[in-house]
Amino acid sequence: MISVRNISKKFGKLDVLKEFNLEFEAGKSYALMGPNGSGKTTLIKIILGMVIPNKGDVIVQGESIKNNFKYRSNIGYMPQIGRYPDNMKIGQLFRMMQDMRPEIKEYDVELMESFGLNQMMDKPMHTLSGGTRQKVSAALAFMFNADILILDEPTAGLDPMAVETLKNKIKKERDSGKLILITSHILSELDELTDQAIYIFEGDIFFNDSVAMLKETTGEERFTTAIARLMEWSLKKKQTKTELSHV
Ligand SMILES: Nc1ncnc2c1ncn2[C@@H]1O[C@H](COP(=O)(O)OP(=O)(O)OP(=O)(O)O)[C@@H](O)[C@H]1O
Repeated sequence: MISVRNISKKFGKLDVLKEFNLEFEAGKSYALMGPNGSGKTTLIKIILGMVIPNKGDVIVQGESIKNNFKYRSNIGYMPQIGRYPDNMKIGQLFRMMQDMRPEIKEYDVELMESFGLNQMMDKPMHTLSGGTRQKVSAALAFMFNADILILDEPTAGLDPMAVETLKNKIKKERDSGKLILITSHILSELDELTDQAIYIFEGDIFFNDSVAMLKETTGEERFTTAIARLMEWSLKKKQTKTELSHV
């Protein structure tokens, strides 16, 4: 459904992504993990066409994203920080987004309703709490029934009940055949949601395999401990490289 082919991205001298090759399939959920600044958001933004790579291409549903903007209508995106016009009311924002997609006649309002946003349509965006803004972003990402959902730190700032609601929605959409790509630092949450774990470290893909293989490789039964093991290994590898470079 999405092929990331030989993608490299530099910011100045910093090699953020070095020749990345990844395949994302329908009906599966992928957790994109790695330390702060490891390039998760950059990769997501490249897939969304918001950052242009130095090298490589991304193929979404059979088409290259180069000089192509139509593919975006099949991706629901929840940004890490949603930025919206301050004075716009929630209801106006939803209507504006719907007006921008006139080809879509049926909306998925399940999250909007479960989060109670339909009860606060007259609230201006600048008066909303951080968590409520996150709920608006989540409701918008799912509203257009896109085949692909890209969620950047989706549960950050949400209360436990909202987290459960969002997790159930993610599982439901994945099971109905959608492709889900999530980044999060909250590993316990990813545990239930992830089919495939991708761990990025210092510009490279350090691990990319099924959760079963992750557990087998690390010898750890719990997802969170298995990821902690990967982190340890990646840091050790770096230390060894540094030591060797001084020999
Ligand atoms: N527009 C930009 N200009 C310069 N450097 C950038 C830009 N965007 C990102 N970077 C740098 O690229 C690196 C990767 O950033 P990115 O936001 O992709 O990381 P991340 O893995 O999503 O981090 P986090 O876990 O903190 O969200 C960081 O060092 C960041 O400072």
